[in-house]
Amino acid sequence: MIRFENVTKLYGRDTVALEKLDLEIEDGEFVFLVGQSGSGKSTIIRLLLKEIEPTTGVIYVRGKKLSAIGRRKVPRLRRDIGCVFQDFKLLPNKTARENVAYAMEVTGQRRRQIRVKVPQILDLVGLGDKMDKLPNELSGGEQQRVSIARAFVSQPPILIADEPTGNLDPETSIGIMQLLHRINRIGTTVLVATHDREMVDVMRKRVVALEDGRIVRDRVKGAYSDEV
Ligand SMILES: Nc1ncnc2c1ncn2[C@@H]1O[C@H](COP(=O)(O)OP(=O)(O)OP(=O)(O)O)[C@@H](O)[C@H]1O
Repeated sequence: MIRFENVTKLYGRDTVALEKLDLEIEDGEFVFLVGQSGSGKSTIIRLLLKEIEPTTGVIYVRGKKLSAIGRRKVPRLRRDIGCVFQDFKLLPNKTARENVAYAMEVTGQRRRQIRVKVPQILDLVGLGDKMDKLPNELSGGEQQRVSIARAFVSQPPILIADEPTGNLDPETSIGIMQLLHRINRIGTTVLVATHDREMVDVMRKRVVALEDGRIVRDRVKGAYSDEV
């Protein structure tokens, strides 16, 4: 469960990024966060990862108050939250297999575990036959699949994607969304920040719309904008 209680975030003295935001996301939900550039989507994600602190208000992730988590426990929090970005953030000189393995190595997982898990997850995302390719030998959609595999290989309870289809064509984007949908179906809470109107409309998931740091709409099976 993720809960924002009356959260306000100011950058500097007078840039209001979020204003008195209340938001609750249950375990296992799939939520789209939509809104224009500057509406506060990335700020929500950065708060969840404890990259920044709220100015006022309280945030809970899986029953824990983020303000009570000390610096040393932040890596633990981040292990519970897999992240996928618009620009993939893959290491260019490592193969798909090595990119995923590396993410497990840095979080101190056992070698045997890594050997077993990496091919399994690459299979799951549909890259079983491309494990030994470098990022520049893969299409944009395939690179995004590697980055999803990397985010999900340790099966975090929460997966966050910030504009995951921003650099992809519509057809490729559908494949990526279907993959996120599958990850959600096995019980993962999925939060996707996006401008991708078509995708939001096709998926019919919960849509939380932000405007100037406030929630202006929250629909269970929503669309990008309100239908007329
Ligand atoms: N580090 C920062 N310093 C100062 N102001 C910031 C900073 N980061 C964001 N802002 C401001 O806070 C507001 C919310 O920004 P945020 O990045 O959360 O929006 P967003 O909805 O994620 O936008 P985008 O879709 O462009 O990523 C904006 O007015 C932005 O200019």
